Amino acid sequence: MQNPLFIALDFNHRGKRRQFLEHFQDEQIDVKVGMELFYREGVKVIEELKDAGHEIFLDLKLHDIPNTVNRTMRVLAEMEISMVNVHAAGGQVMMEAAIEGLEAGTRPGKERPKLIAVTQLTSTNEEMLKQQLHIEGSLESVVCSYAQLAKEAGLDGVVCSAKEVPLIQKGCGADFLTVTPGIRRHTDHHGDQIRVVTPAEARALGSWGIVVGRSLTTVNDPLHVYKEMNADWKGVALR
Ligand SMILES: O=C(O)c1cc(=O)[nH]c(=O)n1[C@@H]1O[C@H](COP(=O)(O)O)[C@@H](O)[C@H]1O
Repeated sequence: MQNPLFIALDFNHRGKRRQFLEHFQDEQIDVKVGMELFYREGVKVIEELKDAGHEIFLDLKLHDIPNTVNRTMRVLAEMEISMVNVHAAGGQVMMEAAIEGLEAGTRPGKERPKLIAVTQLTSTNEEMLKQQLHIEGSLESVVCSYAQLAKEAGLDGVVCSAKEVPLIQKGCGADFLTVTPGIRRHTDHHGDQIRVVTPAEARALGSWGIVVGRSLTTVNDPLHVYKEMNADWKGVALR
């Protein structure tokens, strides 16, 4: 996977999910399976998407005691997906347990799924951090220290807003993966997302990968919008 644009398949209806994917039959797309789709369709959807040739980021955001996360990661590794995530707020021991579980569950000769940690959700701002979560410090510094913790635990990267990528790369190195949701074609339509950027801004800020959901899943011509956003992301002319 090189600079993926993960399409977030946030659907709760198999027919609608399949209908959406039909638009992309001639494209090699990377997909994200989140809680809504996974809880609705289960492991069968993973098999179906793999058979269709998609790279899969399974976004279940594990956050539990180390033993539970370790055992769950063993199960997820058997699904042979490309990437999976946890919440960094679970702490270093939990993240180390997650990596160990993934390694233990990866079949011989197969590649371990990449593991990334959510630093602070892109729907969070500094005021919420302070007033509701009682986390002190600037949002950027909190995101960076969570990224540092994830790196120390041996993870491959983090989920963050593209806005924090330059600082994370400074602290964790340029090869530490940054997957950035909160992507909009026009940043004035952000809905519940707070730390949003356009695909071109994410590229300029140095994101490794981006996640795009509703900008594609709620439009009439998702293929056209995908091509437009992907060209913007890759910095190439629209085909
Ligand atoms: O881990 C994620 O993928 C994630 C982390 C985060 O901080 N923010 C975030 O929006 N996401 C996911 O990225 C997708 C963004 O969807 P849209 O806002 O519709 O583009 C959703 O599936 C979210 O669950």
